[in-house]
Amino acid sequence: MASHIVGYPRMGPKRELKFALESFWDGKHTSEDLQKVSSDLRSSIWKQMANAGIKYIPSNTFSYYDQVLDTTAMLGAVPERYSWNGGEIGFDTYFSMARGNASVPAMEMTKWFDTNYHFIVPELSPNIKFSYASRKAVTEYKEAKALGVDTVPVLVGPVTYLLLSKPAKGVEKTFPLLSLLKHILPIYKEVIAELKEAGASWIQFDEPTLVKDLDSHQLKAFTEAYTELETSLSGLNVLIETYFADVPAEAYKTITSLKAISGFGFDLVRGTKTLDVIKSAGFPSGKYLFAGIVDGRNIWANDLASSLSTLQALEGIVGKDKLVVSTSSSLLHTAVDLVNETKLDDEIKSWLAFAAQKVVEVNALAKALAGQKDEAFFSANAAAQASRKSSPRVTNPQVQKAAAALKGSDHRRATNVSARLDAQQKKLNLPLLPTTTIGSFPQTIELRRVRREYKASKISEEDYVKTIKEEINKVVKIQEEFDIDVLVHGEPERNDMVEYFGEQLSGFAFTVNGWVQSYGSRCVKPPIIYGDVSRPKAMTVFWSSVAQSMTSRPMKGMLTGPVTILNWSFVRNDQPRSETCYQIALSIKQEVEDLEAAGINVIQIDEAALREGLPLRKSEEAFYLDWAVHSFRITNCGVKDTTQIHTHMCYSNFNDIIHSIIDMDADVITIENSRSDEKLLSVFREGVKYGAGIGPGVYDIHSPRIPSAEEIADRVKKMLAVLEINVLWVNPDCGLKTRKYAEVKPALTNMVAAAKQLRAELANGK
Ligand SMILES: Nc1nc2c(c(=O)[nH]1)N[C@@H](CNc1ccc(C(=O)N[C@@H](CCC(=O)N[C@@H](CCC(=O)N[C@@H](CCC(=O)O)C(=O)O)C(=O)O)C(=O)O)cc1)CN2
Ligand code: MET
Ligand SMILES: [Zn+2]
Repeated sequence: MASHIVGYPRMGPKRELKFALESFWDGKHTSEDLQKVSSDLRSSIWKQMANAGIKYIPSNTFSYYDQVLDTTAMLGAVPERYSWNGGEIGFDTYFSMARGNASVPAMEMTKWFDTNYHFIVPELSPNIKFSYASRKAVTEYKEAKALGVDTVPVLVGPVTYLLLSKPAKGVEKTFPLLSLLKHILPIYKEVIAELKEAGASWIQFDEPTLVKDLDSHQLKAFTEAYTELETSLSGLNVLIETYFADVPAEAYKTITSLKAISGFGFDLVRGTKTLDVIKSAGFPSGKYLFAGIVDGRNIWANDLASSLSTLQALEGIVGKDKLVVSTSSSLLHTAVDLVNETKLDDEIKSWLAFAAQKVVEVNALAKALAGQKDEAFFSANAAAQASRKSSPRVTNPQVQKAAAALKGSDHRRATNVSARLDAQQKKLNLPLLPTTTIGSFPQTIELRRVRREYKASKISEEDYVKTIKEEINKVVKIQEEFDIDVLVHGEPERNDMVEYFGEQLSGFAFTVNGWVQSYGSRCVKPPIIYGDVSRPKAMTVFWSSVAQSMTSRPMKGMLTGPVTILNWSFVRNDQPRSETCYQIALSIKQEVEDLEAAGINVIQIDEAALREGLPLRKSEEAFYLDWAVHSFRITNCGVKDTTQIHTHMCYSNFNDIIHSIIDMDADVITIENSRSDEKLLSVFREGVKYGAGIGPGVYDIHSPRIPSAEEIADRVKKMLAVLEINVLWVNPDCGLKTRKYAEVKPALTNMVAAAKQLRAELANGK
């Protein structure tokens, strides 16, 4: 019985790639240094999988930045502004596309399906000339082969690539991207020919868009693509890999009737209907089923006994020699190696499996199917499963009861938003076009050092508090200098907006090295929610009160909302996500009420990840939005009319869920807008009425570029064309933690200048 891994994390067990990339970008290390770190990582991953007994080991799942950008490089689809002059694409062009350079901004980045991973969005135009411009897939295949490991090279499939692209600037938004299929397939053919030549016997095409709701035109593109590639692919075994949800019946029919394809990979974890589809539609005889039974998106040890029985049932359908045990998705989205977790207790550790452990699980399942069950491994696993089910640490009856009580009923503030805004304005007395920022101020090396030393007990609590107070004071004073209306404390005490809260809530566990790539070299360390969530004590009241005491202006209390804490954590899989979300909502509610009691009149509850958690299929959206929006409302339904509730969201692809956003019933929403060509405003242009306060971001904080006051004023004028003057706020797109003070100071100065200029113009009746 065979085993397969869809893909593997690239950063390394201790984020070796992150540090190598950042040193290279800073000019501290050469490109050879970067390549050396990278090839060492690749080789250790391949050897680890080979030693574990994995049969189908992936290659080309490594990336210096992102696999979609790698595909753009492979196809030579470099936008003109990067002045690439043909030839093999090197680091210069590659990283300029990813990160921008002194003269040209970066390409757009967006979320990879419903994960916290971001990819670089291809920009395509009708007259683009594709060319084979990066041999990375072939080079990596050969590199592994030279190490004695015969791998399955992985490519982003041609249809998924096009469906994730966008028309280049200046090209009609309606330009049919799939019309480029016939132009990219010749490049794929070149790659396939070289891989065959190098000795590959399998090739994997990742086509995760197959799990979305595709129309017949889009589905036809799969038939066209793989029929066109058929001749090139002959002699090769071809795997179409899907993940993150089940493949709808139509799409299943389309791909399983493709002649060129020998195997299909399906997600059996998130794809809850996959089994039914296979059972009812049948499986093409003689083809391989790659059964994604080990979760690529989470850190829980697999329930091996239960998986084994599922696999045995599948064996009955597809045949013994045609079933391959696999992961549900690439392991890119989980942590790397449990071995490096020194601080987790043994009980919790026994419940977990990171990427390295999942490789072992996949192999153990494959061997068990082949009649070579490792009894000791299976019984240790069964014991761990049982301990997790029965552990008193997991259950808190009081929390369960409180959360259960929420479900049936609705939670809303008693007064409507316009009356609340009036009451708040009497108290806050803000000017028209009030200015604010999103929360974080630059995270300096010094700040990170202080937090780290405090955590390691190298500095006293007293010294730590003193340093953070000084930092808050600095941030308060500069905001007063800029003349910002509603201040923030700058979040200097926080490592991350989710991890910080997780660390203070019960039911959460922490890793020391459980990093997951978010974009480029940036990683997050998602907390692990293993039990019922509760709040032992106030989490932010001390720092918010300190900050408020330093100014007479309103200071925003700053919280992360329940949906975002849920979506950016590793979540327990033994109860519905909605239940866990309600529990978190109750804790945040307590915090909101404590902040209010401490005299904080404006409280921001970030829901940055609400959109990202939207299910991939339309039919599941309404249910998610219902509990997600309800959870948010639970946090603040109990505050006074005069307490102003803000929320913030990044990535403005909201037009489809605008009614849910309105239903969150926040007093003010600040929302990303400038980076995505102001798509957001179009929804208001189309007549959606928004009566609450709204601050569409006036400049892109992901870029070091400093916007001028005129440019910002122009942006605000565009907003005024579609939004009422009395609801509009002026703020950046997102928090400033990744920026430097040298950028933040002039940018915010210009932002306030723009707001003042517009107020003056309005006062003069312009
Ligand atoms: N969870 C989450 N998801 C998000 C975002 C976000 O803010 N949070 N923002 C959006 C964009 N994504 C982002 C993801 C990561 C970072 C980021 O800056 N990450 C940092 C790490 C953040 C962090 O937790 N830092 C800690 C820990 C720092 C650290 O590296 N400590 C080392 C110790 C190093 C040493 O001992 O010298 C360690 O713990 O191993 C801190 O600042 O305190 C990084 O990769 O560099 C930014 C944006 C979408 N998704
Ligand atoms: N309050 C947070 C910050 O300003 C919100 C960030 S959303 C990714 O950093
Ligand atoms: Zn944000």
